[in-house]
Amino acid sequence: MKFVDEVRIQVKAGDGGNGAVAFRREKYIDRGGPNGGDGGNGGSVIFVADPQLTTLLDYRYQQHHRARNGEGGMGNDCNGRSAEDLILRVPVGTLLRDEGTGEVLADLSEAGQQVVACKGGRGGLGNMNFATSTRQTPRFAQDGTPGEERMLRLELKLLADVGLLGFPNAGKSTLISIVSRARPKIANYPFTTLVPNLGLVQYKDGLSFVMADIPGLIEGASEGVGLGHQFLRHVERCKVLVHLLDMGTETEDREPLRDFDTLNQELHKYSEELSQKPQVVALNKLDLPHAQERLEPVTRALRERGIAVFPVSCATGLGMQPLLDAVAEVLFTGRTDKLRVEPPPTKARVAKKAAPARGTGKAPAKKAAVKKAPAKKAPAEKAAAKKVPAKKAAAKKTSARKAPAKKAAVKKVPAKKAAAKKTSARKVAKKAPAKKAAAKKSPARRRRS
Ligand SMILES: Nc1nc2c(ncn2[C@@H]2O[C@H](COP(=O)(O)OP(=O)(O)OP(=O)(O)O)[C@@H](O)[C@H]2O)c(=O)[nH]1
Ligand SMILES: [Mg+2]
Repeated sequence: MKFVDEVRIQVKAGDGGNGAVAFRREKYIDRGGPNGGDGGNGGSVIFVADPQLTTLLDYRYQQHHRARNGEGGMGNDCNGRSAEDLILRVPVGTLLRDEGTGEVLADLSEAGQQVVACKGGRGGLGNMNFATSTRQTPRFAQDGTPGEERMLRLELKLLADVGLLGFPNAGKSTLISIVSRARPKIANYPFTTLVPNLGLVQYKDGLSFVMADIPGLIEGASEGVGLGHQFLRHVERCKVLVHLLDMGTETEDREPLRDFDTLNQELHKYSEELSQKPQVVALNKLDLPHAQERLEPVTRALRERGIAVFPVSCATGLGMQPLLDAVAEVLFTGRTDKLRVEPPPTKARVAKKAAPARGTGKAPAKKAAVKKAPAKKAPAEKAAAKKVPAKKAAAKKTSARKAPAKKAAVKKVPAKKAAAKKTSARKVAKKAPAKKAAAKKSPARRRRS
């Protein structure tokens, strides 16, 4: 079946029926009074997520959907019938957007989830509702309200746990075909895959997850080169991405490391959030001799960035278990330890480590300063806590010149307190240390001299 993941449709809810103007006319009944019934409500347009559907293809062909109008009211106190709601079934994972404003109306990500996209109009009241003691023959009734109308854009974002990313021909379809029962087309030419494929991977202990294979990305995909990056939408909801690098490529312009950077740049251009998702980097086609030659330098280069790599061969099944283990760990536990490695010690880092051992360099001096600072601070704080007397002990540790000044300040604190009689003892104790000492330095000195 053709895969369609984006459509524009117009939906209109039914209008409410009008209320009726009618009067009772019967033999021997004089002035029977008003008996016009109410109009029925119009049908609403409701979208329902249906797990049986996988594509929006039906909406490609039928783009206008209208719910029925409510029936008008009738004489003889008869109300009009309300119209049934129009139920539109869409695949699970469909996003409803208002075409005009771009606002997301709903994200139908669970089977059976419903949303009223357009509400039906309300039926009008018949003239019998308007009869009063002073107005016994109301010759009017209320009209029904019109139903809402909208232009909608439906976007299908497949629901998968793991997304496969890579350049064309990297072996994404081959990978999904060996870890799941999905059977996508595999061929030795770029853009074999034109629509996303899903595969259910049966992991250990009854655990399973859904993997999505999307068409390959190339440089400039964000500007629409190749198939563009429109299919990235299908891996947006994934929790983990498997980034497949083609180690066996023999074309001039392709190189695994450059591919890795290019694709990450494209991801970044598409969505910041997507580029932040955990990536399991798999180096594919390691059954080929020239791919094995590249393994060492590529692994080293990525290790320097702290990225762990998983050497695999999708053709022979080599390295599949460690790859799936890493994917499952991120997926089920949220831990990403397996995706990172400790970068090897570089020259700069070695130099940094060695610096303190030399003893005469700048580093020890800095250390001493760092150590000194808390030593200075601690007694001062203590002094503050113990109020005045402890301050002397702190003052002893500082220079000989500073000591008397601080003492003077300490002495002055209670004096000032007595004069002002406003500040509490606690406030003074807190404020007394360094700041006040500095402020009151000069008068203290003056007095001494
Ligand atoms: N030698 C070798 N060939 C591989 C391996 N994996 C995939 N291939 C081959 O690489 C070619 C491309 O594989 P696909 O799985 O179609 O690649 P893809 O990434 O899905 O490509 P697109 O759908 O075009 O994006 C096929 O001819 C595969 O047989 C591998 O591990 N070793
Ligand atoms: Mg493919």
